[in-house]
Formats: sequence, structure tokens, C-alpha cells
Amino acid sequence: MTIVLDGKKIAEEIQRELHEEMKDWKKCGKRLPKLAVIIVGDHTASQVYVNNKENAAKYIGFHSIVKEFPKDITEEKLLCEIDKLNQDSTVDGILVQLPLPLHMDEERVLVSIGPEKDVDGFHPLNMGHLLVGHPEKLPCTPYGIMTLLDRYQIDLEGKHAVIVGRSNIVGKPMSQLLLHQNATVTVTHSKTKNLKEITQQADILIVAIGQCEMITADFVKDGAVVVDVGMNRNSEGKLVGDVAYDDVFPKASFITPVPGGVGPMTITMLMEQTINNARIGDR
Ligand SMILES: Nc1nc(=O)c2c([nH]1)NC[C@@H]1CN(c3ccc(C(=O)N[C@@H](CCC(=O)O)C(=O)O)cc3)C=[N+]21
Ligand SMILES: [Mg+2]
Repeated sequence: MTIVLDGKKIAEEIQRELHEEMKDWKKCGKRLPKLAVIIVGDHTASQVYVNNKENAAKYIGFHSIVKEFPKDITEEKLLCEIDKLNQDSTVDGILVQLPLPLHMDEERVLVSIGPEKDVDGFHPLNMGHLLVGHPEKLPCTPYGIMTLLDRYQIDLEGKHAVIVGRSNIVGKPMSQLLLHQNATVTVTHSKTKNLKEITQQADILIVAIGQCEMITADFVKDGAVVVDVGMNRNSEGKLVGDVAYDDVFPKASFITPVPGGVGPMTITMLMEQTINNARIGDR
């Protein structure tokens, strides 16, 4: 039997809890959290993501502002805008939507976000805290996946977790979080030889490669937990993951759907970290 890891449902549960908490804050006159999202250029794909975030913030009941800039904005101007948000004590979280236009130095932009307002956990200082085992802010997708696995009481200790993809956003931070839970972790990527032989050993398989339905049943061990981070549009314009869901489903013990799996969890963790920052009130 296969159990669907229902990210949408868990995300709604957590958002409801956060909503209740915000009602209490309002009652006692506490300043409500505020998230600032910066978008450079207009990707329609990121527009969906931005709308989902806006709706979540609205539902939970805190402030969210979106600052949109044209794709040809200079890096200096963008850094200046980020600095304004850094200095604004009513702003608890800053998120700069990635990817940035090619002419920009992404690393330089991310470093300019005050680490205490970095709700994505992408600042090298926060990545460093994570690496030494005392995370302060977590990248939202790996954090969302860990929360999902935890809610379904999936034990990670001693299990072989295989991650496909080594990005700073998903693969690398994911490997650290799994290590902290005493999993044995293998990180694979586009240059990995014998990928299939390695994924076949996975008790927990996390896939974040951006390749439409690449992971088919032959990559998967019987009874594996399969987490699909992919979000691709297929030729019919339908949203599909990196895992061939129908093919892999009967082999998996647990599996995330796309949509309705990892995506809503990512959004929810972003909300939680924004509230957490306001709670700390260290600005
Ligand atoms: N600084 C930064 N942080 C990010 O976390 C970040 C980013 N930049 N750039 C873009 C990607 C993409 N991303 C998504 C998260 C959730 C959904 C989501 O909610 N997906 C829903 C619905 C999607 C749909 O219906 O189109 C689902 O999977 O069920 C989508 C996309 C965060 N990203
Ligand atoms: Mg999803």
C-alpha cells in the first residue's frame, strides 16, 4: 500500500495554526509580521509562486508587500532597495525571488540581505549555521520536506537517503538536515555515474533536478519514500514533477504528488519563518 504525502493538507493545517496565532497577536495589539518579496523581471512561472505566497500571508493574517522591478534594473539600485528593507524595522522577512537576470551577481545580492531577515536561509552566514549543525534560518523547501516527513512519522535514523540534485536551494541544505536526523546521505547530480544503481539503494529518495518525469519505477527500490521537488510544465502545459508519479506510485511506501506535495509546504515554511522573525523581535 502506498501513502500519499499530502503536502497541501499538512500545509493547510499549519497555516490554520498560524492564523489562530495571528488572531491572538491582533487581540493583544502586538505588531503583525511583514514579509517583503522582491521580484526582478516578470517570469509568469514566478508569478504563480508570488500569488500563492500573497494568498497564504493574507489567509494567515499578516502583512506582505511585493516590490517588482524591471529586468534591466541595475544591481546597485537593487542593492539600495534591499538596504531600505534591511533598515525598515517593520519588515521581518525579505525574499529576493530567484533566479535573477543573468547580468546580476546573485551571490552579491543574497549576501546583501540582512541575515536576520533572510527568510529563505540562502545567506552564506545562515548556510554556515546549518552546516555546523545549529541552523538559524532554513531554506524553505528542505525545511518543508522535513516537516512533511515528520508529520507522517517517517523515521530517518540509519536510513539511506539519496538526494538527486546538489543546488544551494534544495540538494545541499537537504543533505545537512537529513544528516542531523542521522540518515546516511548520498548526494548525486548530473555528472554522477550509475545514477540508477545509487537511487535503487535509497530508503528515502529526494528528487530535485528539474527534469520532467525522469525518475521512473526502475530507479526506485520497493518500499522507498519518494519526495518530488520538481515543478515542470509538460508539452500540454500541465504541471509535472521530476518523478513519473503513476509509474513509481505502486513501488513507493510514501510519495509526494505534484502539485500538492512539496510546493505548499515550501510556502508554509516561508510564512512560519517570517512569523518566527517577528517573534524573536531582534531588530
Ligand atoms: N528566493 C526564492 N525562494 C524560493 O523559495 C523560490 C524562489 N526564490 N524562486 C522560485 C522557486 C519556486 N518556488 C515555489 C514554491 C511553491 C510553489 C507552489 O506553491 N506550488 C503549488 C502549486 C503550483 C501551481 O499550481 O502552479 C504545488 O506544488 O502544489 C511553487 C513554486 C519557490 N521558489
Ligand atoms: Mg508540489
